[in-house]
Amino acid sequence: MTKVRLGLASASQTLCRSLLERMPPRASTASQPFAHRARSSLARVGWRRSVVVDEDGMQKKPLHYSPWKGTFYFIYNKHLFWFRSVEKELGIRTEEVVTVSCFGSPTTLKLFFNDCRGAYLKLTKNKTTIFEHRNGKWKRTNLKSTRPVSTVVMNEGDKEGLLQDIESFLEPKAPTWHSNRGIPYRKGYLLYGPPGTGKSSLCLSLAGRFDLDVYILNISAVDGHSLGALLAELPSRCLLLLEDVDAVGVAQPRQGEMDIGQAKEDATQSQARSQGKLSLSDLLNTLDGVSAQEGRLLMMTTNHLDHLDRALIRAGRVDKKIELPNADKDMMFQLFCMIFKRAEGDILDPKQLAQDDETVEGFAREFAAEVPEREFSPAEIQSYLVEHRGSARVAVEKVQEWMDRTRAERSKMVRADSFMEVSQSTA
Ligand SMILES: Nc1ncnc2c1ncn2[C@@H]1O[C@H](COP(=O)(O)OP(=O)(O)OP(=O)(O)O)[C@@H](O)[C@H]1O
Repeated sequence: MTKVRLGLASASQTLCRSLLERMPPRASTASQPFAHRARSSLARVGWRRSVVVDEDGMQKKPLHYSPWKGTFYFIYNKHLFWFRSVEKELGIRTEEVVTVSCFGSPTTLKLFFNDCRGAYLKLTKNKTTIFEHRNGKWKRTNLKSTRPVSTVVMNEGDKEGLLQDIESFLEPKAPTWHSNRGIPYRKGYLLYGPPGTGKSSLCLSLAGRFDLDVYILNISAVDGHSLGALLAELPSRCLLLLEDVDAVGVAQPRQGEMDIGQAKEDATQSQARSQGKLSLSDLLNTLDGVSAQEGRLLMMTTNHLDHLDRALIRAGRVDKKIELPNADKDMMFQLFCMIFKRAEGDILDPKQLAQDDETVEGFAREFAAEVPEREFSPAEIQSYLVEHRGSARVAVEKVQEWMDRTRAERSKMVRADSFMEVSQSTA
């Protein structure tokens, strides 16, 4: 009899991990015929943002059923298999332990899992899998359609350089090349710029392009100990995303404040630790430490490059720093064309006027001429253009009105922020 246990960390789990690296057991076993005969089922609401259109044309969260608690028998390739699910108490929480067993050689079981893996890969084709951490464990939280890198508008030279760099990092000979030279096989990038300039979008689209799963680390929800455990759990090929990395510890001393800064820094580090927050030194030690996986691609993002400690972004930890700024004329032109040019497979909105590419480009030039460079983020521009996607002409005609409105909203928010600051300092 051969059996493989899934769920809790164990030797057998390690054994089948390579088979299952991309395949959570439930997703694959749920598609087996026995899953439909199970008397007891675990019903779960689908991916957080997934929707399905039902008979009434309503979009609702889909329900998924998979066998739950008990033993279920099924035949696969003329062999008898059984799937056993038990609930194990782990202090205040419980965890499911799943065992799949069969009579026959390990090859039978391997064939079964390969089949499941194939089904899972089909399910995730052209999708990017996102993991986030909950209670110190990585959980798959989302499956997003892969976003083409071409839809992220940025400096073309930077984009091309990044793509080539990652491609050569991930090529099969790269691990040996690095180890022969004693160089850690890791890559780190820092993307910086104002909000809404495409930092997260770029990370996700790169993950899709290179077929990497994304692990999002929420810095404010971990301490040094849990960070170490989480990094040790990363697979050997993945993209680790640290968003808003300036949130680590407390504000870091800037350059020029460095002499008085050391004492201050020590204080802030121990303050961060005592508050159970991740301190900068914990982050640095863990990123460089033995538990840090070889082969991982680290992407850090920040809106405040000047708030980051130099140690965090020194060469070796961060190989490239890429700025994603507010839109210049060329970016505006590209964003405009992206919204108004017909794309393959587009279903034309009845309200949308069909326009040839040349006409759209003419409007795009007019639009870019109207909007000052570096004042508005690509996110702001995109959202305005989407609002007017029915007519490129109207989008150009109303742009001044939109800029005035956006500026007025901004100054209102600045006034509200300073009022809050004054109230807090007088409280
Ligand atoms: N350079 C860009 N090219 C194309 N779309 C963009 C770009 N920048 C922003 N967007 C659009 O704006 C939205 C927000 O972008 P995103 O979350 O990537 O920005 P961000 O820089 O990560 O923001 P933040 O710093 O606030 O986290 C997304 O819907 C994205 O499609």
